[in-house]
Order: sequence, then C-alpha cells, then structure tokens
Amino acid sequence: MTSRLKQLSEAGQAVWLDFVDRKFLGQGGLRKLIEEDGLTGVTSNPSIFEKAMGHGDAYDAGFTEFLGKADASVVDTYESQAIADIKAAAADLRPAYDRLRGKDGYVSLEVSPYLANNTDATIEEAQRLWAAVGEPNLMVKVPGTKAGMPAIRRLITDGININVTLLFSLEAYQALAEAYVGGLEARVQRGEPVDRVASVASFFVSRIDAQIDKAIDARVAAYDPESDALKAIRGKVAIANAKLAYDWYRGFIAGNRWQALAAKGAMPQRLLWASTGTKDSAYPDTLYIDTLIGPDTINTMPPKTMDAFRDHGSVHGMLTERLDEARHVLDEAKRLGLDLGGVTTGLVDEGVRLFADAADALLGAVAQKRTAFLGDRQNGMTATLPAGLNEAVEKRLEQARADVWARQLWAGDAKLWTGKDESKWLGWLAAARGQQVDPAALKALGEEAKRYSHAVLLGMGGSSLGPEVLANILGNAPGSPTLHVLDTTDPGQITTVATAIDPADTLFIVSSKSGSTMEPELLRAFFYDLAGKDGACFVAVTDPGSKLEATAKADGFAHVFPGDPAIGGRYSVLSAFGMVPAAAMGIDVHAFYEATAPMVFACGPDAPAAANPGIRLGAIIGEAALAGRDKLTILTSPKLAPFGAWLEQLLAESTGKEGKGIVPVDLEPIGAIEAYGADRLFVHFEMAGDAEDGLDTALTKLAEAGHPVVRITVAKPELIGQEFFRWEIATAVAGAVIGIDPFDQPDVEDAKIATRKLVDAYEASGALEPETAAAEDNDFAIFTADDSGFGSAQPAALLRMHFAGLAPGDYAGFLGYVERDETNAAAIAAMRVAVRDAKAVATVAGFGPRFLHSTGQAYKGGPASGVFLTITRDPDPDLAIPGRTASFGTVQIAQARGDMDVLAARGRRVLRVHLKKAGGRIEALRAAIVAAAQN
Ligand SMILES: O=P(O)(O)OC[C@H]1O[C@](O)(CO)[C@@H](O)[C@@H]1O
Repeated sequence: MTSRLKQLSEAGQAVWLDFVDRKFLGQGGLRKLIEEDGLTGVTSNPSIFEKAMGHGDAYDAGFTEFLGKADASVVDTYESQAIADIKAAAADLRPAYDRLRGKDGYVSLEVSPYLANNTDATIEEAQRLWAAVGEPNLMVKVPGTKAGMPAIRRLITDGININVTLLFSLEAYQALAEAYVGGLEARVQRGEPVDRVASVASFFVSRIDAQIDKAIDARVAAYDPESDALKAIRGKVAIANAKLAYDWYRGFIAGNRWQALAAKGAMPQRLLWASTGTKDSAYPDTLYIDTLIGPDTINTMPPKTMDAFRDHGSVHGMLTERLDEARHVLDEAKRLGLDLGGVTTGLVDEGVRLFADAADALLGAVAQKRTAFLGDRQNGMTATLPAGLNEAVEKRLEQARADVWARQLWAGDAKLWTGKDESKWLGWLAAARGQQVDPAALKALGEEAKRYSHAVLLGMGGSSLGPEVLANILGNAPGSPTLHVLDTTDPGQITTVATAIDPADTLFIVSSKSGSTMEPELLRAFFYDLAGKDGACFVAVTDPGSKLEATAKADGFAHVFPGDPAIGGRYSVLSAFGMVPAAAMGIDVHAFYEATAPMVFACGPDAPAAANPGIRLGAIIGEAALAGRDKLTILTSPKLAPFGAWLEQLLAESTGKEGKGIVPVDLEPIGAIEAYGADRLFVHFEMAGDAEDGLDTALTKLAEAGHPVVRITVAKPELIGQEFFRWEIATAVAGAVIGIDPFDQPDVEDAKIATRKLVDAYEASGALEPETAAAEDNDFAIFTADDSGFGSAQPAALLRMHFAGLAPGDYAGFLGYVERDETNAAAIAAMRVAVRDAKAVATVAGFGPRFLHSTGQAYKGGPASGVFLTITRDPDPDLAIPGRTASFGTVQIAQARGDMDVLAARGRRVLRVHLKKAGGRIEALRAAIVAAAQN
C-alpha cells in the first residue's frame, strides 16, 4: 500500500519533517523517509537542536574534531555541528530539489532567536548562515516579528530562501506576503531572476487552540452562561484561522500583482503548517494533519505525528472545504470575547521567548561539552555552598539568563548596572582578545629589552599589580630582564630597588593611565635622575593625551605605548598595561592571549549564565555579599600567592562603595574553624602540583562547617590570564548583583586631595602640620582622629580599647606605611592572626601608599565595618625627591595622615601608631597588638 503520507503529496501537500538529529541522519533515517513517504523537506529550530545536541553523546566526536582544530566560542561550537547536520540533510534532499527544479526539497536553519527583535542583526546573521551552509536548498528561518518583516524583505531581495516562522495571525501573514512580494519586485527591478528564490510561511496551529481552549475551559468551569457555545468551538479555532489564511493566500496569488511575478517564474510563498502535534490528548493525534490538507501547502511534522498519520491518518477534509463553518467559528470566538488577536500577539512573544529559552538550554549544554573537552586547557571551578546561598545563587543565575546578562554585559548595556556611564568602561572585553595592543610593537620591545638585565616598572594600582603578578608567577624569559615593580613612596623600598639594579643596564617603564598619579610621577623623576636623564632607557604606558605622554616625548623616551581610555586601571592587565611589561620580560604575548582565550570564550556573550564561569562566580560572590558573607578570603597554593594582590584591588575598588561591597582578605594565614565568623566566603586557587599540605583538608572542614568554598584550579602558570578575565567578568557581575557601578572609584580621590594639601603645605612651610599624640610611651606615639573618649590613656590601653570594639561581621585592617619587606609582612601577619583568633573577625592588611590605589576604596566607601590601625614611622634614611622640598618619607607620612583623616571623616574607626626609633619598632608593635587582642 502507498504510504498514507504519500497520499498527502498526491493531494498537493508537501510533507516535511520537523526534526534533525545526527544519529538519525547518519543512519539514513531521512533518506528512508524521502524514499518511502515522499518527504520533501526538513525544518529545525533551537528546541530541536537542544534535544539533539544537549543530551547524549551523538555529537561528541563532532565537538572533538571541531575544537581539536582551534578553540572556539560556544555559539561557534554549536553552529559547527548544526551546520554539519543541515548540510547532511540538504544533501539527502538534493535529488528531490533537483527533480522538482527548486519547487521543494528544502532544509531550514533558524537564525538566533536572540535577534528576533533586531532587524539589522537578523539580516546579518541570515546572510552569514546562508554563506556558511552554502547549499541552494537551504532556507534560513526568520521569525515573523515586526522587526523580522523588513529583514525578510531585504533577504528575499538578496536572493536568500527564507522560511518565516512564528506566524499566528492573518494580519502578520498578510504583512509577510507584502514583504515577500516586495522583495521579489525589488529583484525584478534590478534585473535579477526570481525563479529560484523560495519562501514558506510557517503558520502555527496547535498553540492557538492550546490557549483558546484553556480560556474556554476556565469559563465553562465557572458556569459561563455561554458554556454550550464555547464548548462548540473548542478545538476548532486554530483550524478555522489556518483555513482562512489559506483562503486569503488563494485570493492573493490569483491577483494581478502576484501573477506578474509568477509570469517571471516566481514561486508562491507556500503556507507551511507548523506546530501540528496535538497538545490536548483528548484530540486525535493527527487532528492538525487531517484537517489541513490542500494544494501548495506544506505540513511539517514531528516524527511522532508522522508515525501516527502513517498509521491511522485520513486524507480528506480539504482546506478549501467548509469555509463558512470556519468563518462562523471565528465569528463566534469574537462574539464570545475569546480575543484571538490578543492570543496570537502573545504567542509571537511567547514563541520568541520559548526559542530563546531553548537556545539557552542548547548553548548551556554545548558550553558544558566544550569545557569537558578542553580539560585542563580551561581553568576549573567548583563551589560548595550552604543551602540558602546555593538557592540564592541558582535563582540569580536564572534571572541572569532570562534577563540576558551575558549579552547585556558584552554589549555594554549600562542598564545591567546603575544606568550611568558603565557602557564607556568595557574596553577590557576586547583587550582580553588581544585587540588593544600592537603585537608587532610588543615583539620589537621584547627584543629591544634583551639588552637590559633589569626592568623597573613605576606605577600604582592597576598599573602595577597586574605586571607584578606576571613577574612573580611567570617571571622573565632567559636572556630578558628581571622585572622589579615599585608602587610606593617608601624610601626604604625605593632604595632597595635602586641598589639592586644598575641604572645603566635597566629599562624603566613608567605606567599610569591618567599620567597624573603622584607616585609614578615622583618615581619617574627619581629614576630619571638616577639614569643620568637618559630618556632612551625609559618607556611609558599611558592613555593618549596624558601629562605623562607629554613628559615622555619631551624627555625622549624610547617608546610610548597607548592605553585605552575605555578601560579602568584595575581592568587593564590584559591591555598594554600588563602586556608591555610582559613583553619586556620576554613573555610571548601572542601565546599568552591564546592561553587566555578558552576563558574568554567560556565567559562569552553566548554562554548562558549558569554555564558561564564568570557570571556564575559573580553570582556567588555577589549573593554571598548580600547575605553578609562579604569577606572574600583568598587562599592559594604557594605559586599563586601573588595573584591575591591583583584580585583584592579589582574586587575592593570595583565593589566597595555606597556602604556596600566585598572586602577581600588576602594573605591571612589559615586558621582554626572557630576563628571564622559567618561573614566569610573562601576562594581557593591551586596550581597543579603545587598543593599546600593540609589546606585541602582545612577547606573541606570549612565547607562541612557551612562556609561557602569556591575552588579554582590552574594547570600551569601560563593560564593565569584566564583568572584575570574570569574575575573581571565576575566582578562586573557581582556589581550588578550588589547594585553598584563596578567601574568608578568615588572615594579614592578624597585621600589624594588630603595628601596633596599636606604636601603642598609642607612645600610652602618646610614642615608638616603639627599634631599631638593622644598617648605616648618609649615605643609608640598614638594618634586618634579626635580625642573623644580616649582621655590620656596609655598606648597599650588605647590599642586594647580600639580592638575591643570589634564585633561579629567587623574586620580589622592593618595599614602599614612602612617598607614592604619580609620582616614587616611577617610581623603584620602575626598581628592579624592574633586579632582574628581572639575576636573571630576577618583581618586585612595593606602597605601604604600601595593599598590607597587598591583596597583603599572599599575601606572608605565600602561596608562601615572596618576597624583600622595605621602604622607609620620616620624613615631612616629618608630619600630626596629631585626638584622637591618634600622627601619621599614626608610624602609617605602625609599620605598616611591624609588617609586617616578621610577614614575618620567617613566614620570609620581608626587609630594611628607611630613607631618610635627608640623602641623595637615593628616587633614591639606586634607584641603590643598580641597583648591588646587578648584583653
Ligand atoms: O594608572 P593611574 O592613572 O596612574 O592610576 C593608578 C591607580 O590609581 C587609581 O586610580 C586609584 O587611585 C586606580 O584605579 C588605578 O589603577
């Protein structure tokens, strides 16, 4: 017996398959349907590909082959496989296409549903897919939205075959017919052929009944007086709607306008019945086939519906029959207030959303496959979160997916944050792909730098911390100079570097985005003098037009490398600010970007929130902060320890404002469980083969005790660039979660102003403003912001009172305006441990003025929970600044005082200890703090 499906084609209706799958195609399933059932077309959509690709392993070999050639974005990975399937289906259908001379034999591939409301993007994507598939029997599928119509007209004009999807109403269908005909007429006008441009109008059926029937059922259940009339049209509205669309089609193609095109060989835009699987089990499963048969139409069926029709479908009930009844059904629907217009409008939006949801699921699944395939080429991340936080994170990720945060972020949509000028600060996204630097210039610099044994980078905050990570984690290549980073005014530290180098054998890199930051300016003056005013061994990295650029030109610097003004300092490491020093150290910048790329792809606009490692991390740290776990505690395996200083400036300066934000806790030695309050989130970084004894067990115990623990693994040093990028995305996303602008630093400026005031006064008068200690002994002089409440207590008593104020959720900050060396670092670490263990609070530490350009923002502008101890001393020996009255030591003290004034003005609890020469200096303070914490 002839297949029942074949009988449909005999009745003039083409049978298409609404399904694609790699195995099915590979096993000849489509060819069998073509042969046995007379099938002449295939349709696909994001849901179909999600079912095919998102589950099972049928595509694993394809993914492996594609990604094995070069790493790629999530969407490119998906498309590579979708296009392969579409090409395979096109090949199977090609004999039919040739035999029917282009009248049929098509396969459809849909443009991204994310573009459904964007005409230009739809055009671009359709043209791209058309070229990528490169088969004449492809139909690019475009949603029939308002924005879709002009795109369709344009694409038809271009001669691209178009399947228009998501048509529900007669009005939309008529607008589409206008677009199609308009496109063909434009071709005729240009003298181009129209006989091989094909288009179909996919009219959705069952979804209409699903909505209308629901409304009917609700009213019947509520004993509507019209219940009988309502029941009489149940399950009939969608078919009536389709029949009238077909009736309009017949009238239209009979008209003169169409006939003129037909005379030139144009093919009518056939109606294609889609959404033909019944949604209501009370209806026959072939309802939307049996009733919609007619010449020059298509019915695309999912395999189940096709099987059902093959088994028990009936070929009767032509579309042209009982049109009066159809009109009556629609009249009745109108009379009964069933609002078909509202339903069909709503269904377009819902259809777009459903396809976007399916695309999210599909791309999420592909992202996971991609990550699994890449193995340790992409840094890993796992999170163990307490139940409440986990729930909040998953909820946030779902919101981020539905509200398209990934695409909003990459498109620079300020609405993701506070709607201010955030869109101007996203240059770091392109920079991560190597687009901000000039590779040839960097290569040349690398060669040039080989003539030096040392390189010294002079910069602050973002301009110094990234290069410092690169120097400490990657180091210089053999034959290239060793990089020293100076981000201080501390005379001892400057002297240490000045004596470690030979100025005649050193390349100096002056790095400042603004080009007006005080510290690099003073350091430049100092080293320029030291190098005998020879600009040839200096290079500058600075934003175009800065004061530093002018100085560099005037002083004959060897090169000036431009930054991108659309990148803030703390997001600048993957731009010239990180890559110039990297190149100078002999690091292969091109290879570095390649090693970073997997994370850039993984965090791309096409990776839905839950499968996007940057967004997931941002949701975790943002939600943790909202839940009071705002002390992000950084623990690392030894080789990754230098990363913390860069990370803390990124997090603190980006999020710590308006009394909100994340307080990063770096270099605090791990402690016992009891030492940690409920305000912690632990983040562990581990380089392969670098595990620290006992740390893993300690982390497991912390997680078991209910603390959130995120673990990040890095296979080798070269992959550190991935963490720069992951955390930049995460920080930007955490900003959105917390509700702040992650790209400004509103509280940094005040300390700079206060310092300048003090230094200017010094330059004018030769002395800093006098100050009176609140208490003094042989070791220390203690200064308070005001003398209220302290009376004439002894230093020890003042310290005790200061730390006694620490409550759960507070943190203690040690701000040392002393040389950043091992002795001081160890002493401060011991102070932190003593306070943490005694008070169960988090502790932070910074060396001044370095931290002023980093965590200083959060200490002043973030949560008001900091209790600070500023540590100063008179430097001995001090160091003169060329051309200035003030010495480096004076500037450093002025910075400490200026910072303390601003902290106090912001209501932060702060005390300053000035270490006296007579005492044991830092050791004496360590002992005093240990004692003060105990009481
Ligand atoms: O590169 P610049 O302009 O010298 O700024 C250095 C650092 O100072 C800050 O502006 C904070 O003071 C940081 O954001 C920045 O990274």
